[in-house]
Amino acid sequence: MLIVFEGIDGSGKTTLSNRVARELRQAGLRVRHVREDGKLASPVSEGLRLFTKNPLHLALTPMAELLLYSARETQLLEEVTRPALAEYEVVIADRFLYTAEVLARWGRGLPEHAVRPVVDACTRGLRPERVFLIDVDPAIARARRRISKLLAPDTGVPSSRKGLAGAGMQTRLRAGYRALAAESPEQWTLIENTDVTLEALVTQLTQEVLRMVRGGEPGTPSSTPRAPTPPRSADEARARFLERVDRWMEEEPGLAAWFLSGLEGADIDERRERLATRCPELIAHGLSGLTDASAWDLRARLEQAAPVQVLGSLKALAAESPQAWALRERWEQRAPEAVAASLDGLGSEQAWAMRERLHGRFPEPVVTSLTRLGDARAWVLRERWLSQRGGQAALDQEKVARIACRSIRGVDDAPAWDWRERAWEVAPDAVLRTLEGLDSERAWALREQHAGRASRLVLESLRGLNNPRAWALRESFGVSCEEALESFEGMDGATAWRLRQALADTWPAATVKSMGPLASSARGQELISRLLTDHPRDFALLRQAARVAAHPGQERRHATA
Ligand SMILES: Nc1ncnc2c1ncn2[C@@H]1O[C@H](COP(=O)(O)OP(=O)(O)O)[C@@H](O)[C@H]1O
Ligand SMILES: Cc1cn([C@H]2C[C@H](O)[C@@H](COP(=O)(O)OP(=O)(O)O)O2)c(=O)[nH]c1=O
Repeated sequence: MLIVFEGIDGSGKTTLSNRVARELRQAGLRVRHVREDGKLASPVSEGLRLFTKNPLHLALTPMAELLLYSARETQLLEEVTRPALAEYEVVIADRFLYTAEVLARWGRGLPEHAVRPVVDACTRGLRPERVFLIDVDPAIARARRRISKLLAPDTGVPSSRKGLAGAGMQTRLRAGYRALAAESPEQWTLIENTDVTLEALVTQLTQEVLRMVRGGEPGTPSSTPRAPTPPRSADEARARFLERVDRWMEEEPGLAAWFLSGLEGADIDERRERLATRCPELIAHGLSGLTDASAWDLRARLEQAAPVQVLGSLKALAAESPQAWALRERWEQRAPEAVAASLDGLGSEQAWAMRERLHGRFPEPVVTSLTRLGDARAWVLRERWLSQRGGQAALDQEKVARIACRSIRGVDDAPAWDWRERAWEVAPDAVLRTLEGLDSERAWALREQHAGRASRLVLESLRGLNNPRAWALRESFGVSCEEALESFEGMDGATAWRLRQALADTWPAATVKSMGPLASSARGQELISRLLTDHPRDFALLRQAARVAAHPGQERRHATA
């Protein structure tokens, strides 16, 4: 019997399928998991996985991508899954050809008639007995992934082609999986993984498989919860958001801590306090950019438990304040790399003095902190670092090229373009990220050429740009890429509002975010109420609306329209 786990990235497929396999073995069944502990049992498939993940292959077209993902699954199917079906009672797969189909059709927009024949040729009539669709709100799946990343820092995970299309890709893929499930309800079971513990799901799925193996009828599929009554205003949304956070507080405190990030108000502070001991890294990380008294107070209390995250939170308005400098000085000896990284983009005398002190021992974080700095002083440090790595030729090494690109983000002079040219061969995605805010002809040419395959990177680089070329790119790619909206946060022209209205129902949360301070204007409030009514289940929208609400301890901000 073949059991497949499907779902978007971070939905819980890998964790659940492995736990269920273990439980079934303990129940005495002979079980083969074709991706035990996340590793595909076919080395060829694993090789294809690495190939498709590699951001060097930025130019991969939708059809070529479909064929490669199909090849990965077909090889696994023929080499491992089919033979295992003859030998084991239960064979478990984490992803199947459905992934390739959903990515091609819903992710990239290829028509069904182009995709189905490919998939059918690969499966040759094999139909899994059951597909568990692990279904999660993409905002929650993303938060879970980012939390694991933050808590297991830099394990050398290489950059990935995934994500180049933007966060909205996961919303489209989720819709695709749900459509396939609706087409074959006798085969697919939708498993809701938002407000459930992993333990409860492992038990539920194990029981379901045991029942099937013993020849029983499949259990009644879990009914979809009814849509909640929509909140009518930003204030109601804030109350609803906090209720949701409170439910996570015990079962999954990491998520509660994550979603409080960047929010202000006494109601938020009180919850941060309660989570600070259990999740110090996440709470410290969530203070990013905050400058109110309670944020500084929490930083002081968390700096021993989570110095790297506390230093990392010294961004935006918090970066150059006296408290920030005192913190850096306290940690300069004990966490020099995090201190150096916290100088990101700072051009003050104090920042330069600290860079000079740290550069000898920690050249990399110092060099990457030179973002947006194009003056002679910055280039002296960059050139010194590069010559230690072997000079310009070292930009042919991916690792060096990536550091170089981080250093020249937002820098538009001739030496920066020399670096980009060399780095392109080994890290094109990193080069696209350097275009942040640039308005030169070369930057536009690069954007226009690659917007189709790396729309997120290109659209993010438009942040703050207000000219016809920027708007043309936003117009063309906004429907498929929500990052278009964030790139004009706070802008108030007719074009900005027209685009917000056009994209509001596709990307409700990003639309609210893109209003920035304008969200509290009458026009902003009206749009938010309308979106809350029409998208009552969208957690990211609820959070953005909560951010806009008047909150205890602070006057409501009024936009100057
Ligand atoms: N119900 C849940 N409660 C708590 N954590 C969860 C839950 N479901 C998934 N996770 C966590 O989410 C992260 C992503 O899960 P993973 O199994 O790697 O997803 P996928 O294989 O679908 O990408 C993991 O850290 C996992 O422990
Ligand atoms: C390219 C791309 C793939 N995907 C999905 C579909 C692919 O089969 C899958 C490949 O990711 P990968 O990390 O190779 O595999 P897995 O998630 O199984 O560990 O990710 C995205 O979610 N977003 C993307 O932008």
